[in-house]
Amino acid sequence: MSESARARARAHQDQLTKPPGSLGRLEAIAAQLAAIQGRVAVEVHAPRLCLFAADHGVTRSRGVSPYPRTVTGQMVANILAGGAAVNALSRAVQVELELIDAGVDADAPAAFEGAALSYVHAPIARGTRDFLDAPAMTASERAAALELGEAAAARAAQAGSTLVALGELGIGNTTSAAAITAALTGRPPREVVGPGTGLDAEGLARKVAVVEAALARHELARDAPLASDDADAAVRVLERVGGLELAALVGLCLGAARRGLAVVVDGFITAAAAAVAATIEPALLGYLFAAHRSAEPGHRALLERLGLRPLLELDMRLGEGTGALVAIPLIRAAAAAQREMATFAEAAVDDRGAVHDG
Ligand SMILES: O=C(O)c1ccc[n+]([C@@H]2O[C@H](COP(=O)([O-])O)[C@@H](O)[C@H]2O)c1
Ligand SMILES: Cc1cc2nc[nH]c2cc1C
Repeated sequence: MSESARARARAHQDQLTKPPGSLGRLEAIAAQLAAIQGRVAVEVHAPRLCLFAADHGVTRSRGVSPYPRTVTGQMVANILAGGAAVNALSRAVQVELELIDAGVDADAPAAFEGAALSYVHAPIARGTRDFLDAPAMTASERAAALELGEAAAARAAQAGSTLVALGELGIGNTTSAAAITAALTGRPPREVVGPGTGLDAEGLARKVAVVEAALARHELARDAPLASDDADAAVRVLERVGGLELAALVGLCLGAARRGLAVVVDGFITAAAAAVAATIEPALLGYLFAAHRSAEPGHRALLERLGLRPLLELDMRLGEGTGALVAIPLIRAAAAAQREMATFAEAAVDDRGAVHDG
C-alpha cells in the first residue's frame, strides 16, 4: 500500500473540474485504488471473477439446505454451458470469468464449448467431511486449497488483471460461513445463521443447532471476537468448519493482495473467506472492496469486523460472484474519473468555488 499515492490522489481530485468531494464515494474508491496501485492514474484492467465451487459434508444428512448437494455439480455444468446468472452478468459488465472446481462431488464434466470462460478442474476431495463428525478438512487439504487460490491469483496477475472478484458455489456453504462468522466475531449462531437458499423457520432452527454443535465439537464457541491478527486461530477455524472453496478464496485474497491487485468481495460466503484471510494477514484490509451487503444476516457482522461499507445494497443472495460483478462498473467509473478528468487549470475553469470551500 502506498499512503503517499493515496494522499496525491486526494490532492489531485481537488484539482479536477468538479466541486471538491462531489463524486462522493467514487473519490474514496479511486483514492484506495491509488494506494493499492501506487499511482494516481489508476486503472481497472482485465478484471477477473474467480469462482470456486465445492461440496460440503454437512449437507449429507443435516437438513441445512433446501437443495440437495447434487445441485452444486449441476450448476457447474450450467455455468460451463453459459446459462447461469454469473454468465449473463459477467458478459453484461465485461468481466472475465474463471471457474475452478476445488472439490465438487461430481465426475468431471464432459468437454464444454460455447461459454466464454476458463475452467480449472482441480478437486482436492469430493467435498469436505461433515464437520459435526470430524474437522471439515485435513491440514494438507487446507494447504492444497490455499495453494489453489494462490495459483488463481498468479494467473490473474500474469494475464494483466489489476482487480479480482471473489465468487463461490456450494450447496451448504452458508452453514459453513455462519460457523466461521460465529467463531471469528463471537456472535451467537442464532444471530449469524440465515435462510441461505431459502430454508423455512423449522429448517433455520435446525441449522442454528447444527452450527452450535459444530462450534462446541471443535471448541470454537466464544463470546468475544477473535483477535484481528490471530492467524493460527483463523486457520484452525477454516480447517474445522470451512469449505474447500472457502479455503481457496482465502488463498486467492492473500495471493492477490501480495501481487498488488484489488479484491472485490461478493456476498456472505466470500466475506467469511475474506475475514479469515484478513485475520491471517491484516494488511489485506486495504485491498478489499465490499461490493454489496447480502440479505444473509451474518454478512453484516463480517463487514463490521472487516470495517467495510458495502457499495450496494440490492437484497441479492445468490452468490457466484454476482454481487461483485454488478459493483465492478462503479469501481471502473471511479478509476476513469480520476484518470481522465481535466484539472481546473487545464480546462481554464474558474476554481474560486473550490478555494472558498477548501
Ligand atoms: O452470497 C450470498 O450472500 C449467498 C447467500 C445465500 C446463498 N448463497 C448461495 O447459495 C448456496 C448456499 O446456500 P445453502 O442454503 O445451500 O447453504 C451457495 O451456492 C451460495 O453461492 C449465497
Ligand atoms: C439454483 C442455484 C443456483 C446457485 N448459485 C449459487 N448458489 C446456488 C444455489 C442454487 C440452488
